[in-house]
Amino acid sequence: MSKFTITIPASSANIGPGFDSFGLSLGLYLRLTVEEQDTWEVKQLSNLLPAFDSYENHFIYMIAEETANHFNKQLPACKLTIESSIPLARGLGSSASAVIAGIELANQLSHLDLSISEKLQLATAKEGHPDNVAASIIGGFVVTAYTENETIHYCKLDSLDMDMVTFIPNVELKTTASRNVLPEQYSRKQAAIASSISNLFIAALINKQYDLAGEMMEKDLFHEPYRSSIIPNYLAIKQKAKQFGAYGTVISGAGPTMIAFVPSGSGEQIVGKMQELFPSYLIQKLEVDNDGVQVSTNKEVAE
Ligand SMILES: Nc1ncnc2c1ncn2[C@@H]1O[C@H](COP(=O)(O)OP(=O)(O)OP(=O)(O)O)[C@@H](O)[C@H]1O
Ligand SMILES: N[C@@H](CCO)C(=O)O
Repeated sequence: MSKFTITIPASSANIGPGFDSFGLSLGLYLRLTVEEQDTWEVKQLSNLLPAFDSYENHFIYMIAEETANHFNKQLPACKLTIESSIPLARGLGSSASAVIAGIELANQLSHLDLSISEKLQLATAKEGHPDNVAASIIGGFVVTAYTENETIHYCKLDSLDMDMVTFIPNVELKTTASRNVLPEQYSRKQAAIASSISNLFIAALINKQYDLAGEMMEKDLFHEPYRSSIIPNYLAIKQKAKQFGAYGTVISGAGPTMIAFVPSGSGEQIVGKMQELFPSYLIQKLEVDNDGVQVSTNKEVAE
């Protein structure tokens, strides 16, 4: 009977103007230790994980079972031990990480041999948008283009020479609730302006013109104007972070967390200053995870 570990990073999404398209993989992790055995058993070691009553109702098990069935395969029983440092419903991709956990679990246990593209397709069908899942599968900053019922195209950017600071409030905001405040339609003029901001943001990032990227990041017209009123301290965090040297600060995913891109080497200092002003927040400098989902035998896993 084999034993292995699946590690999935957290993610931020949108990064301002890249609504449902840009994803950034971050160094908080959901980790499953998997031991094949004759019966199912699920053990959770972290208080950040949602409660469950039986393994059949566990979200990760359900995704794994569904994925195996999709390929007409059986899902062998195992003991799952789950740990997580990704807070729930905060805009850091917790649901995307759980979806990927289920898909990768089926991939390993049922020997599906899924490609990155297939994982991305399956995970997007579950999440409804590809941004978080792409980042957590692939790692780094990933740009996706998704037209329903078509292959998802993606491109991973080279490493960003910046620090990332996240501002996590002590309240949840479900993605569904945060999507409900968005308009159904945009005029051609609005869409053209919003796209031009997004285009220039990406061009500036690639050119390492980080001041310009930060300026464009904060000019989103697709979602931030509609969500700003449901994000605690939206303006205050943006303004103070800018004052302390951030290039730009935006809502992380659907919120309520915010994320700042700051000059390389200044992350810790900005964390210190912002923590004094927002003491109820968990403010952290997070590493970008460049590897995405990882599977390793236990010998290879760092304790
Ligand atoms: N590890 C997990 N195991 C089981 N269910 C999970 C897990 N992580 C997240 N979920 C489910 O996903 C819900 C949160 O999803 P939601 O999309 O609202 O927020 P998020 O993914 O954290 O934020 P965002 O999509 O903005 O990044 C949880 O309330 C829970 O139902
Ligand atoms: N693009 C998604 C990310 C959160 O799941 C949104 O903003 O709703």
